Amino acid sequence: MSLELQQLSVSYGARTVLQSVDCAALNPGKLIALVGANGAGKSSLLRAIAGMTPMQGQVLLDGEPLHRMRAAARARKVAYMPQSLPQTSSLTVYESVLGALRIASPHMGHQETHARVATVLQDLGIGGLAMHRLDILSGGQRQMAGLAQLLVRQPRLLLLDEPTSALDLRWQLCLLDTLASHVALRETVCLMAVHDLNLATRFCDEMLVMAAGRLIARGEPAVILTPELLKQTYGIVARVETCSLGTPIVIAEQALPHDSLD
Ligand SMILES: Nc1ncnc2c1ncn2[C@@H]1O[C@H](COP(=O)(O)OP(=O)(O)OP(=O)(O)O)[C@@H](O)[C@H]1O
Repeated sequence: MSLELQQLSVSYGARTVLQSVDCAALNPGKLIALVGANGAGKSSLLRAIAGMTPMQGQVLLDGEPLHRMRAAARARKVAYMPQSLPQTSSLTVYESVLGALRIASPHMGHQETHARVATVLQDLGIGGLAMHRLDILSGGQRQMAGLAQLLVRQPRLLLLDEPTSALDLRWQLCLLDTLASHVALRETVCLMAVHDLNLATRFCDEMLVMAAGRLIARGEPAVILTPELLKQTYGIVARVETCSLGTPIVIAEQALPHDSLD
C-alpha cells in the first residue's frame, strides 16, 4: 500500500496555487524527492497532505482517506516537518523527543519510551545534544532535533520540507543516510521537498517535479532529469552527467534572463 493524491488543489483566497495534482503509488521504503523552483507549490503540497492547509481532492494513505481519519489516528500515522522550526522552546532535546513520542503513543511503557528516544538520538548522531535546550541550538542542530521528534514516533508517512536546508555537508549526508535506513527498515512512505538536486539524485529513488502548482514529471532521477526539464523547471542552462558514484549530477551553467521565461 502507499500514498495516493487525487485531484488535490489548494487555494489561498482567490489564488489557486496547486492545480488538481494526481499522483498514485508513492511507495514505502524509499526516499521520494519533491523538487521545483521557488513558489512552485512544494510546501503547499506537503502542508495539504499533512492536513495543515485547506484543500480540495483526496489524500489516501494505504487506501484510507486521511481527511476522514480521526485526529489522534492521523497524528500517529503522519509526521510533518516544516521549513522553519520554532526557536522558543526551553525544553531539552531529550525532553522534546520524549514529549513527541508520549503524545503519539501515550500508552507505551516507560522503558520502551526512553529506549526509543535514546536510540533515535544515537542513530542521528545527536546523543551529545540530549541535554541541550532547543532554544540555544544552532539552526542545523535544531533541524536534527526536529527530525528526531518525528522519527521517534515511527509514523507511516513522513513529510519533510527541506530537511537539510540548515545542515553542513557532513550533516546532510548523516541525516539522509539515517533517514534512508529508517524509511527502508520501517517501510515508511517519505516525501521530502529538496532544493539540492545532487543530494536528491544521490539519496532519492524517485523524484516528483513541480512547476506552477502542477506535477510536471515523475520518475527515477536518472531517467527524468534532462537539460530540457531543468530549463523548463528552473529557467537554467544545465548539464546532467553521471558522477563517480554512478548517480546523476546536475551542473547548472547559467540562469536564463528573466524576460526569456514564460
Ligand atoms: N499562506 C499563504 N498565503 C498566500 N499565498 C501563499 C501562502 N503560502 C504560499 N503561498 C503562495 O503559494 C505559492 C506556492 O508557495 P509554496 O511555499 O508552496 O512554494 P514552494 O515550492 O514551497 O517554494 P519555496 O521553494 O520557495 O519554498 C507561492 O506563490 C506563494 O506565494
